[in-house]
Amino acid sequence: MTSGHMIGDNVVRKPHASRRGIERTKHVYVRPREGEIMSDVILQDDLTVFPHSKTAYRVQLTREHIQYARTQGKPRERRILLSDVVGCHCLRGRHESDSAAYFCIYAYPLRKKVITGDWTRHRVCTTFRVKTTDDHSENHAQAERWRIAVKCLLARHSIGPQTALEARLLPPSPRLLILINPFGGQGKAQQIFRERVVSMLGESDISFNMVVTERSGHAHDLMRDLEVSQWSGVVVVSGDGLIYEVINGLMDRPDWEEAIKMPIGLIPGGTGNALCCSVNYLLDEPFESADQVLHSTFVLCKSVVSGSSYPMDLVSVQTKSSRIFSFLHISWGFISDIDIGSEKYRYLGDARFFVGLVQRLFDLRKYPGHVSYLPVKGVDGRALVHQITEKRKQWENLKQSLHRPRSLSQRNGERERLRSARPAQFTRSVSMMEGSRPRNLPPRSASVSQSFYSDLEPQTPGVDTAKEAALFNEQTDSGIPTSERMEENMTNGHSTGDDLHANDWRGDETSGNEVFSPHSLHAAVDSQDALVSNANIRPQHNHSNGSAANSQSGDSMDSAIDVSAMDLSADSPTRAHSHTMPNPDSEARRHGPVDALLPPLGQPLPDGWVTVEGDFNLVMALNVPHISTGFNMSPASQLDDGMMFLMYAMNTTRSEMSNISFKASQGRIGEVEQAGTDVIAVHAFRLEPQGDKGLITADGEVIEYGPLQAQVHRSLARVLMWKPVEI
Ligand SMILES: Nc1ncnc2c1ncn2[C@@H]1O[C@H](COP(=O)(O)OP(=O)(O)OP(=O)(O)O)[C@@H](O)[C@H]1O
Repeated sequence: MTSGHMIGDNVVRKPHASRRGIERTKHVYVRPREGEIMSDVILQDDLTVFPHSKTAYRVQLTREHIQYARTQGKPRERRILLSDVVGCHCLRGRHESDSAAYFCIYAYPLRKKVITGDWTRHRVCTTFRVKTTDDHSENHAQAERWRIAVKCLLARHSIGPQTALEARLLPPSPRLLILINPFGGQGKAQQIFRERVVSMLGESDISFNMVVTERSGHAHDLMRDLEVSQWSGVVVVSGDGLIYEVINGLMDRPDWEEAIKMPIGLIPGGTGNALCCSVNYLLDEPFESADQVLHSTFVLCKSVVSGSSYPMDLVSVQTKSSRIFSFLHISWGFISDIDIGSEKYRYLGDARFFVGLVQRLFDLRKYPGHVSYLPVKGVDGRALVHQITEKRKQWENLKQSLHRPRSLSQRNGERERLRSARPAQFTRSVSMMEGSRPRNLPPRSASVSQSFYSDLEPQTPGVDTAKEAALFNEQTDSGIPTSERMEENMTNGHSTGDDLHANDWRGDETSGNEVFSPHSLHAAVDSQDALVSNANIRPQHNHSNGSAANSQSGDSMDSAIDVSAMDLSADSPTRAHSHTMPNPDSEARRHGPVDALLPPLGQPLPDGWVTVEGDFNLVMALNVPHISTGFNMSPASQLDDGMMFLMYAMNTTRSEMSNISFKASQGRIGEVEQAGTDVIAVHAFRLEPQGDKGLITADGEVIEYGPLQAQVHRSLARVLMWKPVEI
């Protein structure tokens, strides 16, 4: 143990040149700076920052940040906020003669773009050089302590200046099941994952198994049979359709109550990505104008690394012949017509909704029927939406008014100003989050450490790691190069104990050998490609699987809406919207919580319910803020508020409806105060359409047209999402 790391008593090490010109340290007393409490500093060393090996910096690690300032000359303090950091790796120089050790901090801070003024994350990789002695193993041990301390803080472990920093403190290595829909959105989900997501997962030391879905319903079946306790979470690289399958697959199990707690991670790979947008919006990640994949991957990695997940309400939806679980919205009329009508424009990405919207505005339809609801007492839905819309506007203005910071410390100052001005909607209690660690995974072995930095290709545009690649080598305790060990693992067909895990690329957690490497990564991804092409998978649709409800809805659509215009053909390489709904006669239908607020469909509603009758243009019950990337229809929705916002518009004109759509696209739905429209916070609702012509969708998927009722079940599911402790 090097005493220089025990700085609670303000004794720290200071470098000085020995007679032989080698950096050495001696113990000196360092006076705390004004306002600084020394006991907050967990680690402190005098190090250099790669590639500059001459300028020494005093580097301090606190619970909030890594701070470093020059020890001599003009003080220039820099900070890396731990809330921006996803991981830390140890490195070794490529040359044998280089006895220094390195540790690298991977951070994704926010910065303001010069031209657009938008805030967006970008990758900053800071490498510190440890060279206290000529003995590499000593330097490495010191770098390793930094890595352990940073990783423990990221995992929210309580460590202090007196903690002995040993590898046994490291949290167990998380493992994710990644589901990729090759036909989601514009068909780029695999590419997005390989090119954009994998590198950050590596930086965060998150291992994964990847499954490319082979057909509609595949994810549902997987989730129904999965050994959930083995996983830290399931990540969906697709749109909301695959999330819908995952949720309903988990709810189709006899052990649904436990299974549905498996946290779900989100990487946008579809066209709408409503849940992903809602999560980013609630975390105030600037995703709309910025790089959605980068921001979502950051949220995912932070969540997994910190062991956080967040509860999400699910809505139990009963139709005449089935029961499903919805997480986004149930929609009747205008929005369903747009969603399904714009399927044929899928190649346009999320712009398809705009095209669909214009079409539907020209052909505005009315749907006669009844809408009944059980209001949430004491919550004025419209007022709440209005209030949140106003706050959001002020907040956006404030963000725009902040100057572009010229230095890192200025940037951090601006961020802190932003943080303190955040609307209350974003300042939820972090205590809502629970650990999402895999239950059965062994802790990381003490001998596991190290880095893969040296072999990584440049990962983010503008960041050139090639220079560093030429200089660093991965460092292992076992002495066996990572690539060799990985090769061994791959050729041995090493898997984690399930066929599903054929693409596991971390290998044996228990062996103590670190097998994560870019080699393994590419091997895994390549083998997946082979798997896909060998299987000659073509888009398949689940008509045969579809319930009676689905075929019924298809029939009724035939007469109601121009089906040819909607292109719901089974040959479409996208989807046919006939979902793996539980068969009404099957056991599965009986799973899930009891809908205590709902009498059987067709029976009268109890006291306390309100019924509205009329010609509806739009009816929506929203569980989350966004219905697609650009449309924030329900800004007041929280994931776990235990209510839905029921929104309806009756007898609206074309211009009124375009006003509603415009306001929604601006996130200002709270400004709509037209007669015939309302927003109500509800626990449950019932729709009773007259006639059999129209579309009802749950989370964008067509469900049986006819009477339907639904009830919110609070905090049933969990989402991998993360908030910094300080907000
Ligand atoms: N290999 C596959 N072949 C055909 N369909 C698939 C396959 N894998 C998944 N599906 C189906 O594709 C449908 C669409 O996927 P998803 O919703 O994820 O993308 P999207 O529709 O582009 O996104 P969004 O719902 O956000 O608009 C899902 O309903 C899913 O059941």
